[in-house]
Amino acid sequence: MPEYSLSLQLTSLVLLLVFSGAFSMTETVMMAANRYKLRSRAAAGHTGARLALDLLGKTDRLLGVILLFNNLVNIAAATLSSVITIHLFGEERWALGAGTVLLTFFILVFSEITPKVIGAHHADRLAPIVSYPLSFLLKVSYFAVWFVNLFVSGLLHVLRLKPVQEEGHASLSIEELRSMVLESGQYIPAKHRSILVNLFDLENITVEDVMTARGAIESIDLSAPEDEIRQHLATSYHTRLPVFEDDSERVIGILHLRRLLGHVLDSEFGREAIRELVSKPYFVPADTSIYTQLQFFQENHQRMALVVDEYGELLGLITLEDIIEELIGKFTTSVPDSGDRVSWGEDGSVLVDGSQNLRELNRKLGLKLPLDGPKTLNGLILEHLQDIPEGGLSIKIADTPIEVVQTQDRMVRTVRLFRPAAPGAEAPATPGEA
Ligand SMILES: Nc1ncnc2c1ncn2[C@@H]1O[C@H](COP(=O)(O)OP(=O)(O)OP(=O)(O)O)[C@@H](O)[C@H]1O
Ligand SMILES: [Mg+2]
Repeated sequence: MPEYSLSLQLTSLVLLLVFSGAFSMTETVMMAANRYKLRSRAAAGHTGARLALDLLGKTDRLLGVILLFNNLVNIAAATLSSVITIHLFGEERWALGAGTVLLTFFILVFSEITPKVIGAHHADRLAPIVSYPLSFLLKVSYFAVWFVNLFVSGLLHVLRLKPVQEEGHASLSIEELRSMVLESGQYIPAKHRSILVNLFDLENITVEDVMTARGAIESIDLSAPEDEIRQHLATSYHTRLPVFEDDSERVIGILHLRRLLGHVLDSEFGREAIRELVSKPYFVPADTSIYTQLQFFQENHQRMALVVDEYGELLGLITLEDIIEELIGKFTTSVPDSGDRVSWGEDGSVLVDGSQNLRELNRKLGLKLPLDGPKTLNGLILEHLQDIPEGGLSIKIADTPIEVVQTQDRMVRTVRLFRPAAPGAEAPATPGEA
């Protein structure tokens, strides 16, 4: 046999291995490509990405065409390698065996593993590129692929298996979305990431969780002397104040300080003016999710709502700002003494107001006070004791030593919290404990 025919055969074998590698890589690229990235690029007008999405929409055809050609070149390579072996060494058994082992090695290294590793690493970049030749191959081999898939779907049917459905890939649960956001790495800045994650949580947080508790509400009591009311209005920190009548149980309306201004200027100001100025209070049930509340505020053109329990009893108030803070963190415009700077003192204790919100306390002090019951520290202590405590009493809730410092009007006003002992560490001396 002439020399050039051997070199032609060897060159063809190398070419077949290269093609085989290309198909292996393509298979991994298409399977590993991120559909969401492709979708966003396709939406931005990228033709390759759109082709890739089209191909991924028909997984059976896609795999069919890739595997058809991959197997075609692999088998051709095997046949050619036998021809070359016989050419070089005659029909010796050992030579045919050695040729098979050698070819297997080459296919694994150059046509399977290496191309697949490369494909997996650059899947997102390569998918739109390989989609051009793939779409072409799919067109020219349409009938062959269809014919092969006829048998595939027949077999799947016999085995009672369902072919892959595109829909299953397309929809994401909130949990999957959350982990995608958390793992987005450098693609999404950390601040945006935390906003997105918080957004998923809005459904699970109720207005009661984030409201300003009743004990901390700044309000106007119309039964107070007018001087006192005037003084109160002049020093009010807040813009919208609930107005109470007599028994301080019934809110007659919300006073917006800006609306008061006109009256103050024409000095026609007194109880009656306030009564005329208040707007109708807007009530919401305590178990409304803050996501729903956000929509309510929007629909009702409101910024503040009074939170009530199932008996209509006032529990607290919530404003738009309270909800937005859950998304993007605290604003610096909140009341200076609202406990924003709560932190452990040097002696490992801290004085806090009984009206403090448990969620916030847990967050600021790293505590684990239970959140499934009452929302405020006062509520928690009263529930724990089933009684109105005396000042000086000490209890322990969720490993946190708590000392009631001052009670007033059947409420726990001031409380001293002690830092819980770290697990395993020696318990620090706490009041009421030997
Ligand atoms: N009358 C009030 N008494 C107690 N807390 C209030 C009162 N009004 C608002 N808050 C609380 O103050 C925080 C800031 O809310 P927001 O900014 O809506 O009120 P504001 O500062 O009084 O009004 P604005 O910012 O429109 O002037 C929120 O945590 C809210 O619950
Ligand atoms: Mg404000």
